[in-house]
Amino acid sequence: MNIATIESPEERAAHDAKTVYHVAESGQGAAITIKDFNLWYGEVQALYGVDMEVQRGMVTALIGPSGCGKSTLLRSLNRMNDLIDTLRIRGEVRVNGQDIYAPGTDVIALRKRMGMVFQKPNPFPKSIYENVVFPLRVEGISDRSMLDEACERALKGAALWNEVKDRLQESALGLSGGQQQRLCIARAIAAEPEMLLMDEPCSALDPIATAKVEDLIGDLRGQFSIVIVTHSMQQAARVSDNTAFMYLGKLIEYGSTDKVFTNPLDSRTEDYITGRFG
Ligand SMILES: Nc1ncnc2c1ncn2[C@@H]1O[C@H](COP(=O)(O)OP(=O)(O)OP(=O)(O)O)[C@@H](O)[C@H]1O
Repeated sequence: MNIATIESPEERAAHDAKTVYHVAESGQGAAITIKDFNLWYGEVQALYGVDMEVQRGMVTALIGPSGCGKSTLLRSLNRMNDLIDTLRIRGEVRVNGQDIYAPGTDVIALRKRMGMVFQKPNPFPKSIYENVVFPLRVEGISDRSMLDEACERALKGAALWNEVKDRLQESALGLSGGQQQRLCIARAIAAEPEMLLMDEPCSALDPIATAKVEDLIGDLRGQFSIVIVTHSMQQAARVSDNTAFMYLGKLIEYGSTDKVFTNPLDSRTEDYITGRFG
């Protein structure tokens, strides 16, 4: 449903209801604080008064039916949405306390701190090695031993090293889809970000490749704060510590994944996680 076309009184009342919060699994405090965050694409409001804290070192899942604003919220965390001309926002997003929408924010530096992994693996048409060290090359690093070390570290971090260590100079496009996605995660890690933002990272992968990426998310938990958009409730339940359920641009329910899944307090959350809609 398009957010701009909420019409019936029932829909309006549901839409105006307040967010339900459960206690969130907490890491080492809030990595991201979102306060009364609203976003419009032109005249269409896509996010309404979102308030939540993403806990440091934890995996936070954004779930909800298609068009509810998950990707919009994710992309608001590193200002990827800025690329859209008609965008307007009101409210605050603080990353480690810093208001990322404050005038004068260095958006390029912000995006470096927030590694992003997309739905479809997007390796460059270069070697495996050059894909991984790309962020270092952009920084102007050309010292071979530094690049080699970063490449190995990132590929090990992305649980891909053993599969590719003997063919680092081969094209990344020759890897399987699942390997390509882990390569993209390695590339994101190589930039040494503080957080990883993942937009349905497994949607183009088969179940075996999906399981590997999910295991990897488990391995990266703690080192990074991870926010993952997923359509799969099973995936959210498997990989995340905290879950945010969104509907029609609003944050409906948020807190520990365990509580949101086993004791949802808003009927829309319950309907969604039990598969009654979505
Ligand atoms: N670039 C854009 N311009 C105009 N409207 C947009 C744009 N991107 C998203 N929207 C609208 O904003 C709303 C939220 O979209 P968004 O992609 O964030 O939802 P989502 O929950 O991630 O959906 P999905 O699960 O289908 O990917 C939708 O109504 C969508 O049509």
